[in-house]
Amino acid sequence: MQLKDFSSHKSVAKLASLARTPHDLTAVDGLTAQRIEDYAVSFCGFDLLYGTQRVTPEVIDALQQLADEAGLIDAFLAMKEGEVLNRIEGYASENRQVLHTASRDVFTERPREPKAAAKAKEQLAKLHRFLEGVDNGSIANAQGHLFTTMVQVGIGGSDLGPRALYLALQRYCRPGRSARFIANVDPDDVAAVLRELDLSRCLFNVVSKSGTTLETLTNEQLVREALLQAGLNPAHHMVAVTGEGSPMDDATKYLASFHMYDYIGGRYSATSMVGLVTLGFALGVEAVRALLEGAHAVDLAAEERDIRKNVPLLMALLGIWNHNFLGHATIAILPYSQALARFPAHLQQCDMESNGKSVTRQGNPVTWQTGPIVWGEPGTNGQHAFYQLIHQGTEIVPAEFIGFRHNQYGIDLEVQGTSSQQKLITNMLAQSLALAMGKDDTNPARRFAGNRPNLVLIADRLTPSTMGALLAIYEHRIAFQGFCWNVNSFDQEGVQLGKVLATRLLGLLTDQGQSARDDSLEKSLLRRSGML
Ligand SMILES: O=P(O)(O)OC[C@H]1O[C@](O)(CO)[C@@H](O)[C@@H]1O
Repeated sequence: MQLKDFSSHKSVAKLASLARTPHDLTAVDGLTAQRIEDYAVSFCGFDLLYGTQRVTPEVIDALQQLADEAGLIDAFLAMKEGEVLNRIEGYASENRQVLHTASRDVFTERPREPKAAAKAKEQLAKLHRFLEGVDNGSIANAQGHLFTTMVQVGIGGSDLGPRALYLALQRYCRPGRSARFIANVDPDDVAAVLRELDLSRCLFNVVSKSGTTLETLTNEQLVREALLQAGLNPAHHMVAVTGEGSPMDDATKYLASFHMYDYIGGRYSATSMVGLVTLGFALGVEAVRALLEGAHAVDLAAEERDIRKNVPLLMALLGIWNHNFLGHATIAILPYSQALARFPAHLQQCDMESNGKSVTRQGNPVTWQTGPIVWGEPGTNGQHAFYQLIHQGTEIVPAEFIGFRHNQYGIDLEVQGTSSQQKLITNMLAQSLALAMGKDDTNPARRFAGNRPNLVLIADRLTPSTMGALLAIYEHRIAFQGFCWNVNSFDQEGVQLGKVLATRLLGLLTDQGQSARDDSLEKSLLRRSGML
């Protein structure tokens, strides 16, 4: 699969010319009832409303042309079929397949990549056996008591996705079960979590694909020490998820070990054992199945070539329109759902670690913008915090609103004639309109310029299956954009340098600086910071 440079596509010149006069959402008839109808699509349980983007049918046609010229669907199919897409041609690189979709391609007789799907099924079967033991008490603590809490110890992709999904679905926890997370090497993160728990009823799930991550290995030791101090045998309280053959792949140290594979990137690993062990413990196997089904449905639907019918592809191209052609550097993910509180943080890693790149798949410098800055917080809280800048600041921030028609717990009350859920979602829709249309005023401080592009993704209720679909929509949006920019979205060389320098500084602390000259940069920095 040979992807071409973004700037080489004919549609790019066409889009650049269209971007000189983008659709004016503030004009009379700029945003009408008909426009809301025309720019809407239903997809795997979600409705995407994008009439509040600065697009016309001509722009959508040109974006379709870009998708076709850049071969986005062919690249997506090649990815799912196991082509080695995690590589930089002619240079040392990871040289791996990209098969996170295989972790949920477990429902059909003819999966896209049979070997990876078979391994996913094998791990799922192992997880089911383990959870059966935890349920029936054959796996229990020394006193024969059932485990109640699973604490996931991991960082980056081994934390953010699983944590975001757990928080999103916490409402569906099995009675008496819960999960907690430890990520940061800050010792206070561990201490704050452990002090609230009865360690004798906890399972610790240490998750690291590489099995070498400093933060996770350090936190594992802190947990082992805490267990020993509580008179507990760590081997009876700890499970592991790691890459096959990694330094952590040692069954003797753990009650159970699960594998993930080198063809699943950390930030795409939430539907592999990296996420499913803790989710399975807390929510049960039925919820895990529904989550995978939701994601798998999107994996299939995202093969559609017509951008008007394929939500992840359309969102990818709308993002490119805003970023590369209208020049907006950042996007805000604004879920109107408290359960999705950590979903923006997960997307931040997924998107920025994937597409924060400056060289092409051929190793040449890019001459176009790649990944945007991604950030966000739940509404309506954000409205009372940073929305001022989104409405009236000098930086235009395309916004993506995510909401649900019904709440999860079914507990709500009408106050002043409307329920809280109605207040929540009408606020979301009102923000979408306000950003798009703006408002004129004789007082300049009260003027809203409008034309701030945004979209709304709305579904019935946040359930395991909806969550799986939402996760996959964003994963594929990010991959489609990476293909279009011709970058390798599946490596993360940019995180290495800081790790190397941290190791060097730690070395100076352990030998009291003996290995470096007194006037060395590192020693001066440590001394001036009061660390040496
Ligand atoms: O699962 P591991 O190997 O501990 O890695 C954790 C995270 O560290 C990173 O490699 C970045 O430092 C991420 O890509 C990854 O999700």
